[in-house]
Amino acid sequence: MYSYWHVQKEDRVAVVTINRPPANALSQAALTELAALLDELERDGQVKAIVLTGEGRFFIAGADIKEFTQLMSADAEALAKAGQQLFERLETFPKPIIAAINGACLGGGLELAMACHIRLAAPEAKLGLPELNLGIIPGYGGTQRLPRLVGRGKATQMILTSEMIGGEEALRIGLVEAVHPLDQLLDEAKKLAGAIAQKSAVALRLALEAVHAGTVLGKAEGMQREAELFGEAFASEDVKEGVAAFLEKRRPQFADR
Ligand SMILES: C/C=C/C(=O)SCCNC(=O)CCNC(=O)[C@H](O)C(C)(C)COP(=O)(O)OP(=O)(O)OC[C@H]1O[C@@H](n2cnc3c(N)ncnc32)[C@H](O)[C@@H]1OP(=O)(O)O
Repeated sequence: MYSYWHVQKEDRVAVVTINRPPANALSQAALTELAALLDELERDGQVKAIVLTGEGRFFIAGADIKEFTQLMSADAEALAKAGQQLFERLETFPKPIIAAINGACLGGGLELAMACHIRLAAPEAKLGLPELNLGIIPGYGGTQRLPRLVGRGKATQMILTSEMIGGEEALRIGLVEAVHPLDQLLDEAKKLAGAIAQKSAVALRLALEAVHAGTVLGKAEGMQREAELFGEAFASEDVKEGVAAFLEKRRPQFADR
C-alpha cells in the first residue's frame, strides 16, 4: 500500500519501517506517504503505540540530497516548512512513537527521530546534523529540537562541525534514552512499546499532550494545561477501571475510553 514504508501491526503496536534503498533518504514522496500513514495510524483504534525504524544498515540518512540539485530558495523555504509541519505532527501525535535508530540517522533522519517521543539506538548508529557540509543548515526543526535535547552548546557544536556521534555518546548527552545491541534493538523497542500499550489510550494521549505543553508553553501555563488534562483524565471510563483494579489488587483492563 505504501511504496517506502512497511507497516506491521502486532499486539496493539505498529512497527513502521522505512525501506528506500540505498540510504532510506526522505524524498518528498516518502514524506507525503508518511503523512498519509500517520492519518491511518491515528484512526486505527487497535494501534496504541508505534515503533519507527529503518530497513538495512541505515535508519534514515537525511533528506534525499538528489532532490536538492534544482531547488530554488523560495521552494527551499516551502520545503522546510512542510517538513517542519509533518515532524510537528509526529511530536504532537496522540499515540507514543518510539524511534529505533539502527544505523545512520543524519540530517532530516535525526530531525525525524528528535520529533519522536522516545529514542533508542544501537551502539553503531551514527547521529548528526551534517547539513553544513552541503552548505545548508538543518531545516526540518533540527536547530530547534537538538538544543532542547542536548543543550545549546553541544547542539551548536554538532551543527557547526557536522560531527556524527555513535549511540553510546548519544546516550551520554541525552539524545537517546537507551542503547541496545543492534540484534536486540527492534525487540527492545517492541517490548517498550508493548509495555506502554498496556496503559489507557486516553491517559497516554493526555500525558503526551501535557509533556508537549511544557516544551512550548511557559511553566505557569504548562501547569495550568496539566491541571486541565488531569481533569480530563478523570472524565474517562478508564480512571474508574484503573482505581478499581488497584483497590482489588488486579491488573487493569482499560477500555481506552
Ligand atoms: C531538511 C533536511 C536536510 C537534510 O537532511 S540534508 C542531508 C543530510 N544528510 C547527509 O548529509 C548524509 C549524507 N550521507 C552520508 O554522509 C553517507 O552516505 C553516510 C555517512 C550516511 C553513509 O556513508 P557510507 O556508508 O560510506 O555509504 P555511501 O556510499 O556514502 O552511501 C550509500 C548510498 O546512499 C546514498 N546516500 C546516502 N545518503 C543520502 C542522502 N541523504 N540522499 C541521497 N542519497 C544518499 C549515497 O549516495 C550512496 O549511493 P550510491 O551507492 O548510489 O553511490
